[in-house]
Amino acid sequence: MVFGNITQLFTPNRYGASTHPSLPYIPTGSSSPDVGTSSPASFSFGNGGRKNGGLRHSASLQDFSSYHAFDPEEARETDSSAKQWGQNGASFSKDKGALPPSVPKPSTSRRKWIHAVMIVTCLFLFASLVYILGMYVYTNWSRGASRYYVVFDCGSTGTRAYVYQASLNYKKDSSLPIVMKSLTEGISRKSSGRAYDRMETEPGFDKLVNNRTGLKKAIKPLIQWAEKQIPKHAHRTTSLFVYATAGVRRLRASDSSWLLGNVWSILAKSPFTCRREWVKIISGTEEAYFGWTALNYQTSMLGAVPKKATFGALDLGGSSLQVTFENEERAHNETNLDLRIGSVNHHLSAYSLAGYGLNDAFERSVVQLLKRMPNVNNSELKHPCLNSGYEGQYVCSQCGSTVKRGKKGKSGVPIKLIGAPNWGECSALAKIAVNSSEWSKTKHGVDCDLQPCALPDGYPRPHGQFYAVSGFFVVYRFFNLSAEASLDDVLEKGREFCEKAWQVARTSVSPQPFIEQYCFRAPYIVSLLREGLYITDKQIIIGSGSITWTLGVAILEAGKALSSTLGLKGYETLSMKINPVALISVLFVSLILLLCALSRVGNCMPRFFRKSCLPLFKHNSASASSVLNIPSPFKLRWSHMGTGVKPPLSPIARSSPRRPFSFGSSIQLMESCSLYSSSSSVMHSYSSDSLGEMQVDNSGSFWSSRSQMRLQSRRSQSREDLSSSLAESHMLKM
Ligand SMILES: Nc1nc2c(ncn2[C@@H]2O[C@H](COP(=O)(O)OP(=O)(O)OP(=O)(O)O)[C@@H](O)[C@H]2O)c(=O)[nH]1
Ligand SMILES: [Ca+2]
Repeated sequence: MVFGNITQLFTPNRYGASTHPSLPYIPTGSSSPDVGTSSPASFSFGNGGRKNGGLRHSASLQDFSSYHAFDPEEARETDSSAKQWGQNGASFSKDKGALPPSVPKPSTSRRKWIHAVMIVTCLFLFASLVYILGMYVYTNWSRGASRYYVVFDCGSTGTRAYVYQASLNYKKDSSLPIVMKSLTEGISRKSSGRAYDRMETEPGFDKLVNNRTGLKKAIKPLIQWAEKQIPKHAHRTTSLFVYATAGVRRLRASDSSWLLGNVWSILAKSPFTCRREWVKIISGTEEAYFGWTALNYQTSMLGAVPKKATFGALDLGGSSLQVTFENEERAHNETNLDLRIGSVNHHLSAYSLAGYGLNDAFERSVVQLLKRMPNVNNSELKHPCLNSGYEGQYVCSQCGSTVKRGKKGKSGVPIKLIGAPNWGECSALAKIAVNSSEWSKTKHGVDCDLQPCALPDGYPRPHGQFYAVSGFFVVYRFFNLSAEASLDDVLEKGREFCEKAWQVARTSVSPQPFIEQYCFRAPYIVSLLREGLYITDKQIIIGSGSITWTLGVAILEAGKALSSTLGLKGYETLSMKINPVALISVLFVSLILLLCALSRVGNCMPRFFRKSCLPLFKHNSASASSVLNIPSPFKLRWSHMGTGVKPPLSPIARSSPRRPFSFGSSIQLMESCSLYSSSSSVMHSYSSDSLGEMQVDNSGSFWSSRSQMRLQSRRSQSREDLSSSLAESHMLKM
């Protein structure tokens, strides 16, 4: 009943005579079969009805030859009789011209607006349903699917390959549902001294300018190793990112362009998917927040709901230092960075301090010493941070301005370093290496005892808890210190190491690069943290070598690739979470409701929308003339009505004398599913007198006419009679 009422809300016109050409014929003075109705006022068959209740005559099924086009004028004429009919009470008599009462006609344009809105709403609902369904299926499908990412870290001391396998795993706490696994199968640890378990080739790209062969040797082993980590079928869908950091960042543009161009051409043969824009130099800020993302992912702080306090990241490389931390105070410079993970916003301060990497800092100490000894003969230099007995060739790339350039093409100045250990002088030299005003051209006279002397003007001071990774980890590991050791422990270890003769010091640790520099590195990292950044021991947690910014690249790329599904899973509206299944069900039910309503509105639909699945009349007896072989009572093609009169949409007798339903006919009435819906077919079933009175619900509601449908099916036999007698009557006429 409710349903019927809803759809009837959309019935634009239950009584209004429409001028629509395909509407039923309402001949004047026609008679119509009896049907009991309780109230004349609401007489309707829900047929998108006609002013004169077109279908009320349809049941007479009398001689068709007297039908003519429905004429609105006539309808009006009969309107008065309709009123009269209404006064005659509810019975559905066959009185001439008996018409149901007319009601004011809604305007045609309003009707058209209603059904246009209905159609648009239906289309929108349908599109939303398809989208939500599609995303839901994709979400579930992609949950099990893995994607692979290969990230090259082209650092100043080496090029490394990292392979990650990303998959989705939605968690109840709605934290980041991305599961990232680092694949490290078959990595040959070069020596126990190595701080990192990673697939690496040395030296870094910045030492291979104009050396294509060297580049190929740096790249090909990494590609071959990565291929073995990933199933062959997934190679084509694996994304390869080649990001260079400080070492390449500080090169001249011509050199860095040469490097990236050649790397791209070498990678063209790789089985992975790589785009030209994925072979690039990343900025220090990008490197910083990739590292922060990796760190907070591994410590499960990233995208946590409710939001958790994240860790700051200190990533000390060979050439640069990245500093990243959450900072609600908005510094007014390029160090601000906003990151949104899931529904969590992070306001970051992220910056990279060039030249503060371990290798560059040592070089700065050399430069500083050279400045103090202008007449360096044979380019020999004593260094207070080198063990006694140490002698070694050193190529100083930053010494160009101080000493004559090296051999043509060789970048940097070769210098012979000689160990002259002095712990005090070494610590002071380390502090100078930290104080940028001592060596940078942009800053002068900063006192490290008064302010963080590693930071450029305006850069926000680091605050909060920090993980110190990469180079910090490397130094702790070299001195065999645990992560809990203090910075003073580092200084103690460093001093002990410096006091050893080189031959002793060198063999006291596993073979590894840069052993001679650790006497300098100890006081350097302590001074960098305490005077350069003003970070206290309590703020520091020493991280492992596995926390690398490349993990952050894979997480953010996986987030982009899966964001559509993540977005769906975290679907929220009106700040409440909606289960997609519930959403899909609601949409589906709404769509069905609308479609039903639309089907009731259909009579205003453009002609090509309407289907003529209206009751079909088919002549059953062989003798009947073709005139009875008619496609449908509402779109009839009457061959003998050559008068241009349109076929009646309902077989309503025109001023034909009243006739009992005595003439059976072989016209077979088939189901109606149209706008005229069941009531029209119900009315047609009045064709036989055995039908007698038909109680039609006076509200003309959808449900009541359905109940009549059952009545119809019990009387199908009478139609046979009706159709055969009708045929006879025609035959007689002709
Ligand atoms: N390349 C490399 N360096 C190592 C290794 N083990 C310890 N180290 C030391 O760690 C320092 C470099 O750390 P990385 O983080 O790899 O520096 P990088 O990425 O090459 O340098 P940036 O381009 O500034 O990031 C070097 O100065 C080495 O002394 C290793 O296995 N490989
Ligand atoms: Ca690095």
